[in-house]
Amino acid sequence: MLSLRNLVKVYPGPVSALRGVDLEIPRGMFGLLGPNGAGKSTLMKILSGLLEPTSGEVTLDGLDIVRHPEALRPHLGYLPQEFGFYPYLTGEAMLLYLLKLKGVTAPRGLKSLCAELLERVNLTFAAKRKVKEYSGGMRQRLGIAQALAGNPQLIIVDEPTAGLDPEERLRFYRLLAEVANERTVLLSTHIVEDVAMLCPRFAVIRQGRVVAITSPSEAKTSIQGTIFEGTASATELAELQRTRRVTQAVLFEGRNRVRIHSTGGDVPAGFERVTPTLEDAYLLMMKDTREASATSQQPPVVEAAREVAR
Ligand SMILES: Nc1ncnc2c1ncn2[C@@H]1O[C@H](COP(=O)(O)OP(=O)(O)OP(=O)(O)O)[C@@H](O)[C@H]1O
Repeated sequence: MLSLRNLVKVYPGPVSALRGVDLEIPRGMFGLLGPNGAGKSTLMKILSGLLEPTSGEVTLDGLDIVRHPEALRPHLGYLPQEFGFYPYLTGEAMLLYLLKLKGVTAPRGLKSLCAELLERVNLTFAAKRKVKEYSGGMRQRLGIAQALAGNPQLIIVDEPTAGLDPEERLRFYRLLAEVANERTVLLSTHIVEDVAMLCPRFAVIRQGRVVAITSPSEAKTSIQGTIFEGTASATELAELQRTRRVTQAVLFEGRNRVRIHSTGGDVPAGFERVTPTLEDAYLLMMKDTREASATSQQPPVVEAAREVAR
């Protein structure tokens, strides 16, 4: 179990990136979902021992990570947002180099471990190819291979699917799901689909605060019967955005398909009740906490947004 207690990070400026984060993260896959700038990378860096928090406590199975970051190393695999690969090395040479850097030991030798890891992430066929020839998905799989070295109990992945095409993304999801069978995997993302596909539970983070802790099905059930969809012209859409709680507006076959949230059942003509998606639930959580912080001197609190998830 990874436990975070009242975690605060203030950068010089001052910028409050984390404003008191409390989380209990069990084994398996756990998502951390939030918009850009919410504080996800800051949290990931603290959890991986790369950044010191201003205050607060982090423990992994009782081990104090903040006080003893060196004790965490053998238990941690980290795939950062920007991974510095050397493009002219082969995948195999790059991985070998990373394993040496990490100080990984292997009873049958590092070369043999390298081969096992490449096999595990389905890259054996590309072991001798230069990394510059790898696709985005192949690079991410190589990143997971180095994170898996040493069989860590905690793997942290920061925005891993950004820039992957749909097929690569699906393949990467499968790999992450497999990896999470045996350990804790913390997945930070701003992509709702990542969470919908992978995470039995997730936390929503906004402006350095956890605003909800829920599961995809709980979040969708909480708004069952309250989402309506219809078509609108550009003027009608502008009016809806002013007067209604619009969760999504997308162009479909050249027309605006608009989804709105309504609890009273009073909806514009032509709008029909639809099954809620996780995207609807997430966008409502974001709206609610924004509205709460706009009307209050106090920052939005966890309980306020949890109402949405109920
Ligand atoms: N080194 C730094 N110095 C000052 N402010 C910083 C620093 N790093 C991040 N911030 C600020 O802290 C806040 C949280 O940033 P962080 O990168 O953790 O968010 P994020 O959710 O990971 O977003 P993104 O996906 O865009 O990286 C932002 O306002 C950001 O501008």
